Amino acid sequence: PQMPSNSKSLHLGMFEIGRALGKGKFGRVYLAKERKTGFLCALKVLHKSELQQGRVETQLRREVEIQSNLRHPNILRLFGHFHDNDRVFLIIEYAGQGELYKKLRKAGSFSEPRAASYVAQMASALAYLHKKHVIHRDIKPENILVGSHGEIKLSDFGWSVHAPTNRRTTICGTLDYLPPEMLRQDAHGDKVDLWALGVLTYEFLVGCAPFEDTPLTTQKRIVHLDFKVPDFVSPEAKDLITRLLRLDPEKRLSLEQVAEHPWIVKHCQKSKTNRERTRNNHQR
Ligand SMILES: Cc1nn(C)cc1-c1nc2c(-c3cnn(Cc4ccccc4)c3)c(Cl)cnc2[nH]1
Repeated sequence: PQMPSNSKSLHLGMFEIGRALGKGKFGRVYLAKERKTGFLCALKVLHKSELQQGRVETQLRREVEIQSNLRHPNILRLFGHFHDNDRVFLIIEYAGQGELYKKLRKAGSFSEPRAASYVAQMASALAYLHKKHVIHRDIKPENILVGSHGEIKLSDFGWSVHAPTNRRTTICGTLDYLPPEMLRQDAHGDKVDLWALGVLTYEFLVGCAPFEDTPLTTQKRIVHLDFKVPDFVSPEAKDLITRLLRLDPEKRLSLEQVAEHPWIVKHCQKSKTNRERTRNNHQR
């Protein structure tokens, strides 16, 4: 079923509203069904008064502008938006398995094959974004959802910008994922997402972020690259993490190099025989 995209024809009456799925700093998200087609989606409801108070209208406009034009299996779709007198509504793809960080907290940490699969999908989504000169700038488990087939869906483009930029919007929330160049408020490019991918890989495998500490100490540890990868992490995974967590943005692995890294290849490429078997089955 297709969602009509022209926002003229979109209005609240079109939807049957279901359970609350979650809430963020601004607004709540509900499960919703489009009455005519039965299409399931997530409806994010934002109150204009809160947006004005938080002075986040421009951020929201940018999120809608950027996310509406993205089409990638690992990026959450924004199908459309509309508003009434006091609320803004975003019609978002429904991710059937919910929030990744809840799965991570429940599991403690992920197995290496599972973590590698998620990192490979993130690298694919980021390569797509960077080709369009979009930097996400807020990669963390809380901004990743899981689709009904277990695939990950990068969401929340409220912080994304068109590269390069040295936009100095105040950071609220965790500092754990901030690269040194953003802490120093230097101009920064898309390599900030590569640093965050390194932090994410570490957190998937270890269960906590590499520089996790009090806010002040976290900042110190980041700029001094003060982290240790526990011995239970495989040498290949440790190699990928250390090649992403480099102070100099230019020394960080590129997304192509991440996709070809031995740790990713080992866990994500179908084994040759398995691929052969798949091909033969399709030919039969
Ligand atoms: C929760 C949950 N459990 N299951 C089984 C599915 C889901 C699910 N949640 C979503 C959600 C979803 C929900 N909350 N949030 C966090 C949030 C809320 C408000 C503002 C900013 C951020 C996202 C979405 Cl967008 C899109 N799809 C979703 N699917």
